[in-house]
Formats: sequence, structure tokens, C-alpha cells
Amino acid sequence: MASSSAYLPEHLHAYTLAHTTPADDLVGELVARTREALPEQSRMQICPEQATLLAMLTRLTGARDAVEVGTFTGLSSLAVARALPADGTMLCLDVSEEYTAIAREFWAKAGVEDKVTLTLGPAVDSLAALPDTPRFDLAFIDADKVNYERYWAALLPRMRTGGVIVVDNVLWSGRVLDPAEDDADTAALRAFNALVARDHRVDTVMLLFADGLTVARKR
Ligand SMILES: C[S@@+](CC[C@H](N)C(=O)[O-])C[C@H]1O[C@@H](n2cnc3c(N)ncnc32)[C@H](O)[C@@H]1O
Repeated sequence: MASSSAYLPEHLHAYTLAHTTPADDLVGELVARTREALPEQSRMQICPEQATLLAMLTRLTGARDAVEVGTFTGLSSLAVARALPADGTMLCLDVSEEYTAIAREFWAKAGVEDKVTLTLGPAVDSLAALPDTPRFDLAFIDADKVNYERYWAALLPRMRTGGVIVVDNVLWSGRVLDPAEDDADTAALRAFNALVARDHRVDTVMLLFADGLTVARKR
């Protein structure tokens, strides 16, 4: 979770947060619980303003069926599930029983557990097992970076026309622009961003928000 921005000076970042609807108490509780239970891993959590944006996108698109790849302790899924209508569905994919136990706790606290289905296992396999017909209005990709291309390939045909895919960490603290950075995650993100930019099935905006957020709408 980013408490500061890698791209904005501290005072500008603070200004943007001061002019964004603040997260509610349940989000604050989940952030605190994650830090306490998983101090080493808690930086993987999205930041609260991303949760606010995901909820807004869910409402703006009128999404009913959502999916995410990478649930961790549940902040993004909590935001989306709470913004879905009463008959909405949220499919969450992750590999970790330990991390998602906290997510389950907070889905229950928020009263959205009936909307959420959690599938544990490598997300490439979980996605491949889904019917390959369009069924999702909103997707969030936020798991292992080396598989982003595969998540994109699996998700896009399963998105309804007008559906939106949101992708986290696309700037990777700016490393995607540094030719000296050649680790697998950075190389994968660089290739992924190039692939999305030339994918004519979507309209895409890459936002300088959090660690870089791509928002792509299926044509
Ligand atoms: C950055 S965290 C997700 C953060 C989450 N979206 C949130 O709001 O806090 C990445 C998650 O991806 C999961 N993950 C890593 N590799 C995976 C894989 N191959 N398949 C499914 N999930 C995976 C990890 O267990 C971790 O919970």
C-alpha cells in the first residue's frame, strides 16, 4: 500500500488526498488489520484512494458482475462488492488461504459475502476453467506481474461490450521506463503495457495514479 506517491511530491499527493472522498471506517479497519497480521506483506494492499476509485468505476459502469485477479486481504474486492447492486456477483481469484481468510472476515463484516465467490489456485487455471463467453462488466488485475498478459488474454473475451478492465502497478515505480531494469516482473509489465496499447479491442487510459493504473474499456 502506498502512503506516499512515487510520482508526486509529498505536498501535491497530500493535496489530492485531501480533495478525495475519504475511506470509511471499515476500510481503515482492514488496513490496520492487514498491517498487524501481515506486516511484511501489507505493502501489497491497494491504497484507500484506489478502493474509492474502484467503487466509483463499479457504479459508473453500472457493473453487475465483477472479477479480480489478486485478492490478498480483500480491500479491492470489498470496494467493488459494496458498490455492486444487490444481485451483483464478484469472483475473487487468489492462491493464498492465509491472506484471503482476512478478506472473508471483512466481506462478512460488510454484509457482501453472498455476492462474493473465492476460488483458490493459480488464476491462469481458474480463468481457463470459466466459460469463454462475455460475462463480466468489471475486472481488476493485481496479482503476479509475469502473468499479466495471460490474465488479459483470458479476461478480455469474457468482458461484456463496454466492460472495463483495471490493471494495477503498470508503472512499477517507474522501472518500466528504465532500460537497466531487466528483472522478470519489470520486463513482463513493459511487454504487457505495449500489448495493451496496440490492442484495438479496447480504449485505454494509463493513469498516473497509485503505482500506475491502466483503465481499458472493451469496444
Ligand atoms: C498485490 S496483492 C493484491 C492486493 C489486493 N488487490 C488488495 O486490494 O489488497 C497480489 C495477490 O496476488 C496473489 N497471487 C500471486 N500469484 C498468484 C497467482 N498465480 N494466481 C492467483 N493469485 C496470485 C497473492 O497471493 C496476493 O494476494
